[in-house]
Amino acid sequence: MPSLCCKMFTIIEMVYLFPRQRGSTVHSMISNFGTQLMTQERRKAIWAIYVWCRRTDELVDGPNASHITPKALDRWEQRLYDVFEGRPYDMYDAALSDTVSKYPVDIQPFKDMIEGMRLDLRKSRYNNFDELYLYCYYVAGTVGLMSVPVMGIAPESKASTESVYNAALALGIANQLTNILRDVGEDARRGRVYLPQDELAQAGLSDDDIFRGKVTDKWRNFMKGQIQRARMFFDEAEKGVSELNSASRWPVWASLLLYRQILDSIEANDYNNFTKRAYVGKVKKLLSLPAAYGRALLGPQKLTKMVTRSM
Ligand SMILES: CC(C)=CCC/C(C)=C/CC/C(C)=C/CC/C(C)=C/COP(=O)(O)OP(=O)(O)O
Repeated sequence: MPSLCCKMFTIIEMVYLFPRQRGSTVHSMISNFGTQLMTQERRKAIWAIYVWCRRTDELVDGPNASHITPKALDRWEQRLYDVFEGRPYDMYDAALSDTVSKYPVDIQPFKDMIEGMRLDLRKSRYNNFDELYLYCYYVAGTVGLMSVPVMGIAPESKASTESVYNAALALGIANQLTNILRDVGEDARRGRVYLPQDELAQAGLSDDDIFRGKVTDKWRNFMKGQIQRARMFFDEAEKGVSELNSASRWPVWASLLLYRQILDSIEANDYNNFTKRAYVGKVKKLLSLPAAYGRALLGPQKLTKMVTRSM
């Protein structure tokens, strides 16, 4: 499966490298000193969660992946229960135990991510988008759900908790769909097709076309639809970012803007995701940062005002 690791670290890097960018004035820096301390704690908590996700992912995608059995995943799940009950096995587990004791993090998305790894061991085709969506939820939507209790919802937010979780889920799904579209060729070389089989058939395509890896008009049209759907999930996610605590908005915007540009890059490669890897260049990446920062300044209230004004 497309690995979760690097993306995780993009977010961790954002959280770690730019931790002090949130307060725009000296006044707010001082008045938010308490939040600043809390933010430091939040960063550690997010790190602990992402390290766990990375280790989980490595079970099926890392160097020992070929030896991984469903039994090993059962043991990993048992270890997860121990972490949540305050009985960590090692120091990374201890960091997660500490996190779940401090934040209202639910165990369910963690269990679901392990379920996603089980699914990945036994399944290499997805009949329709419902099946693919479920897979994306397991391996990426879960990360969004794990993150919200730590990132926190802005105290001034009027949005329902449910809508913020929905947006977080949508961001995980959008990222994973993007990842899948970027890695079609790479996955095919491992005998895997993470695309809805019924939609491929409707477009007059089959697995063989993917293994052949020729960019045809049929393929371009199919890809246009897939990209459009991934963008819809990014749009859904956008609605929730402004509702997050101010310190969390900036890294989330940055990762959203950066990852969404991979879709543009697939288009720029004329939909050749068989042999060309879509990526976002350094300049574009750098340009995304001020854009992300600007958006992060817009908190929930300002956004409400903007919406009211435009109506
Ligand atoms: C939007 C709101 C309200 C909250 C944010 C909630 C969050 C943090 C959601 C993001 C979830 C996330 C990080 C999912 C990971 C999904 C993913 C596809 C990772 C891909 O990882 P790699 O394949 O390693 O990526 P690269 O190879 O591109 O680096």
